[in-house]
Amino acid sequence: MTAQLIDGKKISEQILQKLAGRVQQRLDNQLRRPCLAVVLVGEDPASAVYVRNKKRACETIGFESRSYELPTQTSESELLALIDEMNADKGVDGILVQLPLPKHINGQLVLERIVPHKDVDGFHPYNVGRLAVKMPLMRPCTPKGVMTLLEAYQIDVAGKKAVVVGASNIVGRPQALELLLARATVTVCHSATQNLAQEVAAADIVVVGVGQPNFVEGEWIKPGAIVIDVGINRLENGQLCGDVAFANARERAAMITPVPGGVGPMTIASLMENTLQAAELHDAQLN
Ligand SMILES: Nc1nc2c(c(=O)[nH]1)N[C@@H](CN(C=O)c1ccc(C(=O)N[C@@H](CCC(=O)O)C(=O)O)cc1)CN2
Repeated sequence: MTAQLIDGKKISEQILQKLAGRVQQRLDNQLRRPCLAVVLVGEDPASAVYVRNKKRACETIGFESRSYELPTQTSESELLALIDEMNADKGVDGILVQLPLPKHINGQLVLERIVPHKDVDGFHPYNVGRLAVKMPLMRPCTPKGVMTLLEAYQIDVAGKKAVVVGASNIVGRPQALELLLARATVTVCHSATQNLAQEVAAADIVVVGVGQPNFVEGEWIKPGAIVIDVGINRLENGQLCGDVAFANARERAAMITPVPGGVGPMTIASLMENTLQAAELHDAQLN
């Protein structure tokens, strides 16, 4: 069996097109363009690419985008003061601080400083907690993008055995909550998991986000499983690859996401959806 590819690039473009239409409707109804403020601290080249792609997505669909590119030596208190300013700014709907932050800044403190209704990354404990109690508000972008992809390909999650490999705050933990909300039976694997291969082999749906090339071997995949690869690793030859040994996994899975062109573009599409949602919440507060 050779798995069907799940085309995140195509689905993300469809989402952006729909969002552009909704922005035009807002303008026709004399409402503001949604505004996303993005903060980048330091000079990590990959982060610079992601921030650029976020700005480009804003431009494509007609959002206002503001960007703050701060030097590596920016202090924690300077960054917190900028967030306070943006929290209070009625023209800003969504605030995003690109991760990772330089080591001298406490990332958790920074993320918790963003007011939850402007937290378009969905990383504030309030938003993670809402997802945990089945009342999602701002949903973390990558796991939300994965759920949108599963829905777009009519993959029924309810009652399926889903295995999430990786327990990070950005991907694994919220992904497990999303799958649980969709009524999958969820297992989360992490660095202390014993017999990872056996856990993965039992999965109808496997979502992998650990940041290590070829971490999940193709032979572990159950024949006919759905494989979602969230990893984005840049190899020495400059090529991108995921966390799953793609060629071998593709021979066993029913459907699989490629890297690039799978989950990555969905992260940005979800961010744009969250920003529009934040603008709508904001309209309701202003009126
Ligand atoms: N504040 C945040 N920081 C980070 C997040 C996040 O969601 N919020 N996630 C990642 C990086 N990320 C978004 O910021 C991200 C990563 C990859 C892509 C993407 O579209 N990837 C493309 C390939 C792009 C390339 O050429 O490098 C793909 O997979 O096709 C989008 C967003 C960590 N930080």
